[in-house]
Amino acid sequence: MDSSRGPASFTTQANALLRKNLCLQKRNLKTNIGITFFPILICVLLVVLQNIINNELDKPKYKCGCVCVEVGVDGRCARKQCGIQYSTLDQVASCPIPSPPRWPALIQVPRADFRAVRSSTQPFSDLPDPSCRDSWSCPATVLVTGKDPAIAEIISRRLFPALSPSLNATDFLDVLSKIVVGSDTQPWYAQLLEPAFSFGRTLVLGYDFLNTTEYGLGVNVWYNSTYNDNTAYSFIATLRVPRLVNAVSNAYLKSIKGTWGEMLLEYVKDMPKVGTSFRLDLSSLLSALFFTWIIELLFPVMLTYLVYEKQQKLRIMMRMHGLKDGPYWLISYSYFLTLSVVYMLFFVIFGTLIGLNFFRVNEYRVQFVFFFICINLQIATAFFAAIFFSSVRTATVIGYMYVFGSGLLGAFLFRLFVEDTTFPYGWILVMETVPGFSLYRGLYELGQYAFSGSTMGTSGMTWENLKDPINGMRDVLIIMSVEWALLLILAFYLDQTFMLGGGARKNPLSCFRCFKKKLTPSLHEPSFVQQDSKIILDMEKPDVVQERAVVEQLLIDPNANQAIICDNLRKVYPGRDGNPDKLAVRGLSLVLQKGQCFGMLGPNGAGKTSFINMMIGLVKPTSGTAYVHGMDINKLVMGDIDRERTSVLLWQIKKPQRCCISEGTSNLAVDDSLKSVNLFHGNVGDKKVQKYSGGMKRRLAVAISLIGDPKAVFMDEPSTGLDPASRNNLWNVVKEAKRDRAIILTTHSMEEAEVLCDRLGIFVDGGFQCLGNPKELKGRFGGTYIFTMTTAPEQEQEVEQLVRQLSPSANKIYHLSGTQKFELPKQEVKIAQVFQAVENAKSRLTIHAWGLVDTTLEDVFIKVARGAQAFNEFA
Ligand SMILES: Nc1ncnc2c1ncn2[C@@H]1O[C@H](COP(=O)(O)OP(=O)(O)OP(=O)(O)O)[C@@H](O)[C@H]1O
Repeated sequence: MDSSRGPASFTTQANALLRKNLCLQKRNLKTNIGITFFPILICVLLVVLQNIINNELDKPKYKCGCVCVEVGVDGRCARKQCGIQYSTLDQVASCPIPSPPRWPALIQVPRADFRAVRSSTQPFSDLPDPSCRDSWSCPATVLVTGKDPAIAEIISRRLFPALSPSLNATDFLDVLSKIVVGSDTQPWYAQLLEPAFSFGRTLVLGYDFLNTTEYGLGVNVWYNSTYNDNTAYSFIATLRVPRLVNAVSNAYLKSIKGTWGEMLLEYVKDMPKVGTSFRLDLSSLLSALFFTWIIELLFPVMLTYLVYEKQQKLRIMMRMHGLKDGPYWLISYSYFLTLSVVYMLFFVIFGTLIGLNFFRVNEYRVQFVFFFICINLQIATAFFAAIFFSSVRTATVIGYMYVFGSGLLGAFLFRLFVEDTTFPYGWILVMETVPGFSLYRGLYELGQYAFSGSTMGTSGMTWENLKDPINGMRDVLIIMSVEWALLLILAFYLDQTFMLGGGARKNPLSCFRCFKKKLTPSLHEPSFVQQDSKIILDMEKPDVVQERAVVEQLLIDPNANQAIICDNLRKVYPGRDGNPDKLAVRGLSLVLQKGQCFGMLGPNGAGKTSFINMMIGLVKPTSGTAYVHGMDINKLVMGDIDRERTSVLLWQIKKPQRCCISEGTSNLAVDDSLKSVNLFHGNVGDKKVQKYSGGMKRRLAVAISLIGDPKAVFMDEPSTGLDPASRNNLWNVVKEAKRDRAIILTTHSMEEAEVLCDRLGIFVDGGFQCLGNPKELKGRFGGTYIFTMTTAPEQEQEVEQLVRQLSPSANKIYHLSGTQKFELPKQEVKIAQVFQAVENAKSRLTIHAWGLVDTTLEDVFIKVARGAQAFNEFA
């Protein structure tokens, strides 16, 4: 990212970002272990429970009872007889009924107000208008089947004499009689149908099959299954009544379009298999809830990851180092996608291998499409949600609550509404717009098909099944795909607006800014905003007034030598919880040339960090602006940094970030930078930053800040907490670095300011009190010598007299048990006179120690800061 080489290529950016992602991933070891083991745990749990249930069901106490009727020569039972008569109550359910009564023929011609009409769920054009319900004139389709078509025909004619000529008798197979419905049978139908009983089984399906009560169907199927020796089937019927109703009615609805017989036949022909292969398949029944949790587990992980970048200001830092939005999005998205795909593949393969029917029975194509859309939607949702969080802790808690909550709530709502065929379908679709619920619904559908498939020995959900009107999967896929696209666009837009990486906000309408006149003043048009307050503030600070005049002149007539120009920068933090607004920086104007280091000295809370944060784009100025090599910092915070060649770098000195630099990937720029801060040799650069000392971390931060040859560097308290040796080392690096760039540093160390800074500003309560080079300031504000003398306490008076003789306007600034300190105005004393006077006094006084020093910068700082604070308090 050296400026001479131009902006880094996409591959370089991708490479760097990928490394950063892997680095963060590696650091979250606990999360990685959690997301790997949770699916394994759930799948294994399902398998274990399944085996326990199977073993239980296979025990003799639940199998049809038997007795031995013939004992072999070896003493074992050679022949046994089984049946209800040999069974306990628990065993009865699994015995065939010896001579089951014939299935009574039932007929259902529903009342007109229940008959099917055109609706959103039955959009067929050949259905009547709903108004027929009021007039009881809805047409009914009655299907009569029997072993002997002739009988069915006779019955039909007797039933509907008026329609006889148009009746079409068809030879329906008797297997259809295994489905019989009836809840609204009228006695006279039964009488009419009586003759059919003696000729075989008869099935009559009412036109409005869909509206039959669920329970009625369940009961009928139960009897029917008993008749067919499939006792276990009853379990399905009661458990899965809505599905059964839907499946049959679906087939029936299709029949209206012409192929009903085949469809129904297709459905019922599998029925006999049910009893033999039935097992309570837990993976299918519980999949929706458990698998929702498993799949959504990546959501909080991604959300936390994105919010962490925001909280730690990593995103804004990456931007400042030249990372563009395009590569960031593309690479972050691809990274999450890869992570999710690997996770899902692992989950599906593991589930298949350990024998979960959910995965084995449903077609893999359907699973792939569904899971692929799910994970994409999840990633888009994470990007979108990240905009609204600024704390990792909150994001993590809410993320996990969403995962477990949406699974449980989904389970509750879907049991309540989706399985209720009378619940308006539109509302179900509305519910499914919540990503967690659509995921639940999709899994629920796959689970239901897997259940049918595993119990009937057929395939689960196939591609073809997506066309079934009762199959919610198609709607889920459509809703999820649309949401995915919308959320992604919205998240990208909001990311631009609210700066996902932290920092200042952009006007939401800024996308239209190309249509508007540019509002920010150009470098050539000085800002006259807030001139009034500026004049008042600057009245008593000649340095500041002068600096402002220079700034204004430079804005009109820019000069290539000026690296940084701050034009009346102001920051007001809005008051919270009833507190007033905080004016942190009040109209700061400053000019800094290339090759200069400017030091900002100020007491705690003076506003130094706020100033630096504005300069690097972490915080938006309330008013005013600054130009760093001609680039407006207001553009910087508006996200245009990537369009301009960035020349600003953040030195996040207080909390250095860990980074990964391996030997193989160190490029020239990295090597050079590491060498410059003495971290290259001895493979120090390959070590984990965690293992660096404080001084090494700070030097590393300098190295990072210098990569890309920035023209301006901002340092916030660079040497805080360093031992003298490390500090000297660091100062050398900074001295070297300031040669061809401008540096602004804040510090509490006067020594550091004197060593490194060409100019200083003492900053108190948001404004400069004075500006100048260290010597100048000492000369101006410290025109005194400090005279210190330690004698016996009873001689203090005499010492004071001595000092007054030397300098009548001397000012005692300190005294404690014999030690006294005086300020002697330079114009009143000569150093030789002081030495002479002390020499003479030695004969009468017991002088333990004495000294005469010039004013230090610290004295100047204390004087100016105290003066300004006192003035502000008074004001
Ligand atoms: N985000 C914020 N919201 C509200 N007030 C803030 C915010 N950040 C800083 N302040 C207030 O603004 C003032 C200036 O703070 P700032 O951190 O810029 O001072 P500083 O000179 O860097 O202090 P120090 O030397 O202690 O780091 C302080 O009174 C501080 O409480």
